[in-house]
Amino acid sequence: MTSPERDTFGQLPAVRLASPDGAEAIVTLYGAHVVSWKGARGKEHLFLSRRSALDGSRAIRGGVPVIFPQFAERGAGMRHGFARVLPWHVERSGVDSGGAYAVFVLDETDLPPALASAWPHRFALALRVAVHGNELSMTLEVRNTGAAAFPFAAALHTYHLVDNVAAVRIEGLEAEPVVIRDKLDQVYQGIAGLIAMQCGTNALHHEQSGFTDAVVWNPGAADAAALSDLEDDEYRRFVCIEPALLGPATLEAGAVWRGEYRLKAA
Ligand SMILES: O=P(O)(O)OC[C@H]1O[C@@H](O)[C@H](O)[C@@H](O)[C@@H]1O
Repeated sequence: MTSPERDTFGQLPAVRLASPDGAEAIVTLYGAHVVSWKGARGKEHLFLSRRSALDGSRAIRGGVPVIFPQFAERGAGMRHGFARVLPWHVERSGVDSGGAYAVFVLDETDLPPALASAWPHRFALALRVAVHGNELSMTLEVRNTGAAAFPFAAALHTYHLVDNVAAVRIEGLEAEPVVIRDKLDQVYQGIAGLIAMQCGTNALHHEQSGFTDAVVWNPGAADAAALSDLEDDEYRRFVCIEPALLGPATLEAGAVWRGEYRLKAA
């Protein structure tokens, strides 16, 4: 299999990217959500909750949710925005020197009326996902296709699969490595763009540009127990490290913002 194929994941239409070197990703059209990424050696790198909805009734718990136009509850709109709960379209896909890729798009015509009136802006989102070797790369483009500026925030809310969250060390955010003792929900603003995550013998390199911030989240035992789409013990198996533009940033009429993100498993 050398080119992206239509597939399903749970009950959701999905695209499977398969690079000639063996790297793979599965992306549901619902949310343009990367739900699985395997490097060329076949190892899964993303966490997905055993209790996640996979039928389009609510956001997927795991993988890489696309957050737009609002981060968490920092605004009057839907928590973490609407991009993660709407069906996107595949604009193009293929195999190039960088591996297998697909581009997913969403614009204001995809919004149901209630959302369109709550967020009345003309916009075009494009998310390019590519896999190659032991790398996953994602580029999120936000275009203002209207006549007036709009505010927005964006993030790629990556759930990294780990053996044990207590053994995770994250470098590149603070002077000392970040460790997760219990619950952690921390914003790091104006970071340099290079982050390294280590858990036991597994290491991952994270590079971002355009995204100026990063968020690290793990709910810990008590908050995990309150999440209906997460098994009680699953909080031990992931850490979210999220390239983010928390702003909110202002995008002028006709302007484009681009956030680039690359993960490399060592
Ligand atoms: O449950 P949700 O909406 O997917 O959000 C999960 C978490 O996402 C993180 O990005 C936020 O910083 C947390 O505050 C939030 O709890």
